[in-house]
Amino acid sequence: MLRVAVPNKGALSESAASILSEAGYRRRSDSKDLTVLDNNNEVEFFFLRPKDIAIYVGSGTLDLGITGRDLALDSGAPVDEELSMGFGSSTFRYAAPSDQTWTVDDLAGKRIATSYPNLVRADLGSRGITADIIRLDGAVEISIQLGVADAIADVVGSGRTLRQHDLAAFGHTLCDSEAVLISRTGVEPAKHARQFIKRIQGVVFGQQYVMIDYDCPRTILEQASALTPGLESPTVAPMADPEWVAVRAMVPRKNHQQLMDDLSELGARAILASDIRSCRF
Ligand SMILES: Nc1ncnc2c1ncn2[C@@H]1O[C@H](COP(=O)(O)OP(=O)(O)OP(=O)(O)O)[C@@H](O)[C@H]1O
Ligand SMILES: O=P(O)(O)OC[C@H]1O[C@H](OP(=O)(O)OP(=O)(O)O)[C@H](O)[C@@H]1O
Ligand SMILES: [Mg+2]
Repeated sequence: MLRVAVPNKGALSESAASILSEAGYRRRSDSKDLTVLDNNNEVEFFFLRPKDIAIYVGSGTLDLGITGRDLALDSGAPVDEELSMGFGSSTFRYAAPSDQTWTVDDLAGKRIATSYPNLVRADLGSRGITADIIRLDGAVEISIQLGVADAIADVVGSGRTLRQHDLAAFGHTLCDSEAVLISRTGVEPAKHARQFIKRIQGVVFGQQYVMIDYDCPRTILEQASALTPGLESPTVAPMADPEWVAVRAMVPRKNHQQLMDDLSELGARAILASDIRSCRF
């Protein structure tokens, strides 16, 4: 039985659950369930706090886990990334009241509130900066106005929370994060774990592409193929009308509407985009 950790709540849990479900694994029936046994696929899922997941995987208690790169880094647990999962992207930044200009050197001797103390300590240490780290569990953006900190180091998604509290990020990015599938460092995933990783990869990769189908006059096939090169090369099939061919290719989801406009402009017709639910390469 493969043992896999999944975020039980928070920013990563819903997307993680829907990818697992799309990959054919059993969903939990209640959001309070802490385990789900998927006998058909011989996988047991453990629904844990995302912050704790790298600790379980790094200790070898669980085989694989889904967590945030920033959380895995802060845990210090010995884990490797098997796969970037394409959601939960954020940056980890220093921030302080926006009415002053801050540099990272200004943090020396200041109080910095964060839920990621190890990440911050390591970063300051590497720059030779000594500061007082105040460890908070969440809602870190409010700590300055409540008087317990001078600056913060926190996750920035849209940036809305910083703006709402009149804060501005400054300095370098400590971590470019997203949801990742992790395994224990130095342990080559066994056959069953590799199959699991491939299934998840199939869904994640599929979500980043769409399938484009279109009818193409032979006269513009070369230009149209250049726009839709596919992974290897586009599939070109004959049509009843010898002047036309049918073309099919995977294209990146990003900007695919612009690509469809360009194909249409070129003279392609009946241009269709469809979702790819899963794939293998
Ligand atoms: N607003 C956001 N946008 C994108 N990713 C985010 C956002 N907030 C958190 N994350 C990512 O989600 C992970 C943390 O998840 P979450 O916030 O659910 O955990 P937590 O803060 O420990 O729990 P909780 O918020 O329930 O106390 C991190 O990897 C973080 O980068
Ligand atoms: O840039 P934004 O899109 O505004 O998102 C960033 C906020 O989202 C997360 O908080 P979360 O909702 O997880 O609450 P928490 O602070 O209690 O962890 C994070 O810790 C920031 O506070
Ligand atoms: Mg949070």
